[in-house]
Order: sequence, then C-alpha cells, then structure tokens
Amino acid sequence: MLVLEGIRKIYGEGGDNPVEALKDINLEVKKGEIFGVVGYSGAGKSSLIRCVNLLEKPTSGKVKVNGIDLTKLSPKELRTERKKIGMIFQQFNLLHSKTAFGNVAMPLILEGYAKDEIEKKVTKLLSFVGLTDKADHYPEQLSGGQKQRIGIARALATDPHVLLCDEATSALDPDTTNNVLELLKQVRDELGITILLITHEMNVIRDICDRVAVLDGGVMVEQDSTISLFTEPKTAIARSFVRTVLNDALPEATLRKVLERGVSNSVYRLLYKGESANDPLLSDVAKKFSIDINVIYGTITELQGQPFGNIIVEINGEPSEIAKVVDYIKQRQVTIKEVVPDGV
Ligand SMILES: Nc1ncnc2c1ncn2[C@@H]1O[C@H](COP(=O)(O)OP(=O)(O)OP(=O)(O)O)[C@@H](O)[C@H]1O
Repeated sequence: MLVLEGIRKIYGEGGDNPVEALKDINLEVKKGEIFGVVGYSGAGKSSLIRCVNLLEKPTSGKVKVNGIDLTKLSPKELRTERKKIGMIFQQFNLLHSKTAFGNVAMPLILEGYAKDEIEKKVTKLLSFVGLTDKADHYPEQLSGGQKQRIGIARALATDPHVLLCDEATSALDPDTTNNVLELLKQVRDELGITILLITHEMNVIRDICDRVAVLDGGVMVEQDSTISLFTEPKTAIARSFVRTVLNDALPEATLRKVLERGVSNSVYRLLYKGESANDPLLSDVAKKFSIDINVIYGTITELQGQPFGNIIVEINGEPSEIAKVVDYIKQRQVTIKEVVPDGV
C-alpha cells in the first residue's frame, strides 16, 4: 500500500553545511496496518513523514502509494494523489477563525463539493469523532483532545487511503492520548485506513502499532512486529526505547547481591508471549527438577491485546540440573536468557 524505497533526504545539498537527515530508508506499510516510526529528537522522523506526502521532496528514492510513485508525478497529478493521504499534526493546525464544522469542511470546500454534500459529510465525520455537539465551537473553545479529533475528522474528509500522524498525541495528557489512540484504531478498524505515525513515545507504539521501525541518525536501525521488538529488541537504542515503558532492567547491585548468595545459582530472564503467559510454568519446573527457583522481579503487561510476561528468576541447583531446566523452559515457547552483571 505504502512503500518507501531508498529514501534519502539531504538539506542544504551543495551548500556549506549539508545535513543528511535520511539515509536509504526502505519500508513497506501494508493495507490496514498501523505502522509506527520511533526515534529521538533529530532522528529524522519529521523529515520522513513529510517525504511521504512530498511536503518535503526526497533527495532520491521512491514513495509509492498503491503502486504509484509520487516522486514522478506532475504537480497536477500529485495534487490528485495527495488527496489519498490525510495528515494530522502535533499542534493540530486548525484554523482559529473557523468553527469545528468549518475546519472539517475546509478540504471539501477547496475541492468544490456542493453545499448539501459538505453538510452531510461533515455531520457524519463530526459524529464519527464524537463531537457532534461541538460543531459550532471555535478551536479556542475546545480541549487539546477535542482539537485533535477535529484534526482527524478534517484529515478524513477527502476519504484518504493513508493517514499520516506527526506526533499526534505528544501535546496531550495520558488520558486524552489514550482516547485519541482509540479513535485512530477505530479509523483503521472501521474505515480500513492505513496509518503511518511518527512518535518519540513508546507507549503509543505499544498501544496501537502492529509494526514498528526505529530511526536513529537518519538510519532505520531496526524494524519488526511490535511484540517482537518489545520482547527481543536487537539494538541498544530499541532496548532503551522499550525500557521507557517496560522498565525491566535489574539494578546491578541487586543482581550482584543475588549472585553472591550462593556458588550454584544463576539469574535468568523469562519472556512469555501470548498464551504461554498463562501457563503455571514456574511451579511445574520446581516440581520436576531438583532446583529452587525464586522470582526476583516480574511484570505482566499487555502488548497488542496479548499478555506479555517479563520475569527474572534466581535458580539454585547443580549446573547440569539448571541446564535441564533451561532446555525445558525453552520447549515451553518461553524465551530464557541468562542475566549477567553489566549485561543487558
Ligand atoms: N529544513 C531543514 N533544513 C536543514 N536541516 C534540517 C531541516 N529540517 C530538519 N533538519 C535536520 O535534519 C535532521 C532531522 O530532523 P527531523 O526534524 O526530521 O528530526 P525529528 O526526529 O523529527 O526530530 P524532532 O522530534 O526534534 O522534530 C536534524 O539534524 C535537523 O536539524
């Protein structure tokens, strides 16, 4: 549905201080998917999302929407194709002189829709975003969450196939963020719209994204399903993002203390996904093997509606018996990794 091929963006090319903001970005967002790009400030997120609708022209590379390469189109053709791409912004970008109704109507007025058609469409969109009663309110009379709902309704006015979200919840408090994320899920589930979002907030990725890419210094360093990235991040930067919402690092001092307790103990991290999170694994292990097992730390959260357990245990026993336990746990579809001092 949305394909980026070899996207590079260099600001000030040919000048004294060129900035290479994007370096060979390749990604494919499937129809009906919610895809998140996460990165720290300056990673290139805004450049990337602006390259998708050609608000920023990529220095090289292709941007394909439904197989059409937008970089090859004439200005007129691009105007037509752009209607298939809606966008919402961190600061909402509403017109202050227009009511909620007027803001949502704006793209339709620009498209030359008839008055009764506009009336019908805007009424439907305001109802979809739950703000029918705010139709006559001006932006300054709306809360941040309501403004973003109006922004979403406006973006949907031209029936886009893709919705781009530029830090759409970064200006909102946690409760309002959840409400707006729920609405974005509804946009995907009920209207079948594909969503590409950029954010620096890992909770946004955890709560609504099917897949995620990590951007660092203009390079896409990791790309995976959300559940895999949370459970098995491969790069240090992905791990640090995951830890902003799942603070699962065992303090070094605690780890050393546990390891100093006995000569024959080891510490392991167990990661349970999906159904296996509900298995009584630890009590099975304690019954089957001649070891002692103690939980040092444990959480169970939800990722993509599936339970995800992250537990750190101390296992006391003979090394050969511990090795058998590790094998047994692996067979139960649970990831098990030894935790060592100064490890990750
Ligand atoms: N118009 C511009 N001219 C020159 N350099 C730019 C321009 N826009 C962005 N940059 C540079 O490109 C790099 C990536 O910036 P970008 O805004 O895309 O990152 P970001 O991840 O969105 O950061 P933030 O979250 O802070 O907005 C930065 O080094 C930035 O200074």
